[in-house]
Amino acid sequence: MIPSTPVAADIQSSSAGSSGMAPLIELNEISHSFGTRPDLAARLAISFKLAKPTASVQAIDGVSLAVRRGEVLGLVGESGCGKSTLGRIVAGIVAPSKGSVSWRGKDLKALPPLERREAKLRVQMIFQNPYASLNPRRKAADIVSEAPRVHGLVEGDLGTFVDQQFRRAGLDPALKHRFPHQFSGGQRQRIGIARALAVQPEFLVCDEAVAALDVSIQAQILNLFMDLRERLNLTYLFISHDLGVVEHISDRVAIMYLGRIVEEAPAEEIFARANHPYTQALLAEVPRIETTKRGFAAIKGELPSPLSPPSGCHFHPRCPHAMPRCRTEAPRLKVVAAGHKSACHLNDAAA
Ligand SMILES: Nc1ncnc2c1ncn2[C@@H]1O[C@H](COP(=O)(O)OP(=O)(O)OP(=O)(O)O)[C@@H](O)[C@H]1O
Repeated sequence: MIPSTPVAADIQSSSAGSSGMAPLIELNEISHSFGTRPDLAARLAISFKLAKPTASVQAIDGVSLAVRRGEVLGLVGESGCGKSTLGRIVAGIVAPSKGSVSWRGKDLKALPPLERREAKLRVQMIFQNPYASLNPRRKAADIVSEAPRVHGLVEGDLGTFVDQQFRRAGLDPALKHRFPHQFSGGQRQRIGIARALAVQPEFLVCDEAVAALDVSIQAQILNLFMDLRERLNLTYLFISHDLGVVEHISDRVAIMYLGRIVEEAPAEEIFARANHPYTQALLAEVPRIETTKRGFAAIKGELPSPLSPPSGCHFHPRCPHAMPRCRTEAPRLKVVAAGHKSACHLNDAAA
């Protein structure tokens, strides 16, 4: 299944892609770990030297990724591989343990506080569960207008401003005095979108933004995202565990496995010529109407714990093509075709 495209070059430092356009956001060698919090008994055991401190979870491991202005980058991987953590780092909600995030070519950490605040405001996040992310005690109008009021972004009458935000997200402004529980799931997600758009972002991080919705509502919200992209010239990081959803919305797709990006390519290329065995396995799981076979190939085994990731290539215990080298040496992301990168030793073997 692995195509025999020769490996051209190591690309760790050329993540801006092939268009030459400067990226809006760039992640440079980002790593992030979470310390696991020991319970009381474990803390006592550690303090009496009866046990060693618990290990940390390596959620992100040396990720470099760039998103160009106006593009939609789909980020795909199984639950627990680090997608949300990466999305939160991009949105400035989580500070990475290592590496840097650049906004319009400037390291966020090096920006003066006012510019950094401005840059953070330009990146907004849409969450999976619109109910959990909306304050149940506040009316929809207050939820949507809070951040723009705080940041002094409301020009003119507040009521008119809120009406505009509602219409932009496809909501009837007559509903603005209702509470979140009085809306349907799709409408609640639209409130989340109106809230994000109200601070005039340039970049949206959508974290499983349609996963909790019925299929017919999913399509409506995906269409809204695409419509907003055209009208407001938005750039997206679109996070999903579902390649089928990402296929329809993304220009480029990055595949993540246990904290690392294992493949990155234009969407058409990923779906036509997936290079990495993990991507190929994910694709085999996507239900397709044109499929002639009944049943789908499930990926062997489960995602290993990030507390003790497998050595070498993290995917090797589940990979049907694993070689001895895969158990000891982590493959680097390398160019395998124009705009297409993959981290798999099989490409070296093929070359
Ligand atoms: N606050 C936290 N404290 C400790 N561990 C965490 C924390 N947040 C995430 N993790 C761990 O980091 C790893 C990556 O989690 P993350 O939520 O980023 O993955 P994901 O791919 O988005 O999964 P899902 O789709 O289920 O949210 C997981 O092992 C998770 O348990």
